[in-house]
Amino acid sequence: MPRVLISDKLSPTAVQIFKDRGVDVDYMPDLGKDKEKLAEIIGNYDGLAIRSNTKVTAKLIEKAGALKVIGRAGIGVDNVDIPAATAKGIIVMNTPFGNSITTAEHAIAMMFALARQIPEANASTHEGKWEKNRFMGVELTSKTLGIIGCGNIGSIVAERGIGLKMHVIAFDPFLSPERAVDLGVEKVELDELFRRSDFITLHTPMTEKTRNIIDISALLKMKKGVRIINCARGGLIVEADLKAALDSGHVAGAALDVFEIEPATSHLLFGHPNVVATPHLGASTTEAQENVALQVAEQMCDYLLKGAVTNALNMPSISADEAPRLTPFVKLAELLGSFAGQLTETGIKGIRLEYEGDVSRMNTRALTAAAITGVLRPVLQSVNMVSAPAVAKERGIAIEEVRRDSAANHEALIRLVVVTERQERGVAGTVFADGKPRIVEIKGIRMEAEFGPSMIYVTNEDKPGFIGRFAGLLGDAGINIATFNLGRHAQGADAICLVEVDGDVPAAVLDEVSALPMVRQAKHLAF
Ligand SMILES: NC(=O)C1=CN([C@@H]2O[C@H](COP(=O)(O)OP(=O)(O)OC[C@H]3O[C@@H](n4cnc5c(N)ncnc54)[C@H](O)[C@@H]3O)[C@@H](O)[C@H]2O)C=CC1
Ligand SMILES: O=C(O)C(=O)COP(=O)(O)O
Repeated sequence: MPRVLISDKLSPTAVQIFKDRGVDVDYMPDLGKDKEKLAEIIGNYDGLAIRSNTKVTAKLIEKAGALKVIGRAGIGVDNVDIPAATAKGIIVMNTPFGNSITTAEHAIAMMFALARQIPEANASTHEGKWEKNRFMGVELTSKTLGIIGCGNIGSIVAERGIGLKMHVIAFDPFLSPERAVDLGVEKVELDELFRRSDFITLHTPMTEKTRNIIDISALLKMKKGVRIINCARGGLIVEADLKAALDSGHVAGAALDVFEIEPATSHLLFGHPNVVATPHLGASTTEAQENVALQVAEQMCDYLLKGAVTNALNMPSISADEAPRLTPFVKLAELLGSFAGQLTETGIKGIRLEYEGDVSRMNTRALTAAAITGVLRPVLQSVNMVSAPAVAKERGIAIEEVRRDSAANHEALIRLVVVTERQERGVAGTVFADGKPRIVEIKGIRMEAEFGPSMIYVTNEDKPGFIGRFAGLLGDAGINIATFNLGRHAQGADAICLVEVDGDVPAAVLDEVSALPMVRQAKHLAF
């Protein structure tokens, strides 16, 4: 039974789903804060479910020997070292929509809080001061709201802003002009957004491009009296620069839900009269937490129990519906890769996947990932479908996919061609109605063979006498032949023999096979 650890606070719904679906679950909501303890026990788990408190560093991943999936119950994954997870073959998935409305609402709430100084007025009134003349607000109607990052959350903020009769402008390099028109927002460049906005709200992920997007030079481009809202990530704003701009009065107010270092228990902006602060509450509503807990638990169970992949950041999706149909072809792709990988002794320049017939309409990204895994596994034991494409890229192996609507002799065919300095070697296979993968072609030679755990691959000249001598040699060595498959280009031309044997094949026996007069190559293959 797979084991999952939940190391941040999640709705009990998640725990229940894991249990109901037959996944062992340990719920330790405060463990995210305790790096050492987490590192001590992470090796026992197949899955890790987190929010933003748990930092999944390369160091932690090193200790996570059995980990297959990290599920982020939320959106931002900047607390996960995705390249390190990918390198170890661990899927990282999030729940991209579960808390977006809630977070957008928090941004709007923060905008109102700033415009009417609600937190300060609230505190003063509770103190019995009745400072009616101290708090003078600004109206939102007709003001310009500048949205930086107009994705899921930014778009919801835009709709709400328009509902409040604001003029909404947005900077987002990936926002299409059509989408901007649909949303009713004006797409602008960043400097123009800075120049024109009365309120600026941030909704980009934290990346190397967006880090410090609001620094002193950006602040100086803004209108005097601008108000800034950040419900995305702390590192988007240079906090010291913001403080200077608030102190000088250039920025009239800032509402911050997120901080460069969290948890933020002391901060240079705490106590500032024009700063509204909340402790990363953007996603904290009952509704959003139910959504993300349910989604992350279902997604992690689907992966651990069925191999279905949803919302992964480092692996193509495989839906629960397609997983049963895809699985035998995933297996076939990996076996073909393994076959070609074991036969390849020189540096690989490229891998070409040709998908013909039914399989060309399947999820070929997943199949390609499986095929690359098979090719690389003989040299890199730990590679899997998650890490293989990245590893291939890192090694300069060009990956090509070709799709053809129909296959010559089969309903579905996958041909894998490994390109090296010296040659191209192709091997093709299919899955029969029994769900078993079969090899149907090697180097253009047709044959039909099942994959067995231990096989001998021989290329030879098609001449009488070879089969008898080869079989005799195996018999003399006490090696039992399970299946025997032959194919050739033409009479007397190149031929291939693929034999499944029971048990291992000593190197000395292979040497003897290789020494037979008509043999060009003999190799032991293990699947
Ligand atoms: N405070 C909180 O509790 C929460 C914070 N978040 C944060 O909000 C972020 C955004 O979430 P979503 O809208 O769901 O993500 P999303 O991926 O749907 O949207 C992000 C948008 O930012 C844009 N973008 C990327 N680089 C940009 C750049 N350099 N300049 C301008 N725009 C850029 C993208 O094109 C995309 O449209 C998350 O990454 C997360 O960090 C999310 C949920 C809760
Ligand atoms: O989903 C996100 O990106 C968030 O920032 C929410 O964070 P949290 O789950 O509340 O720690």
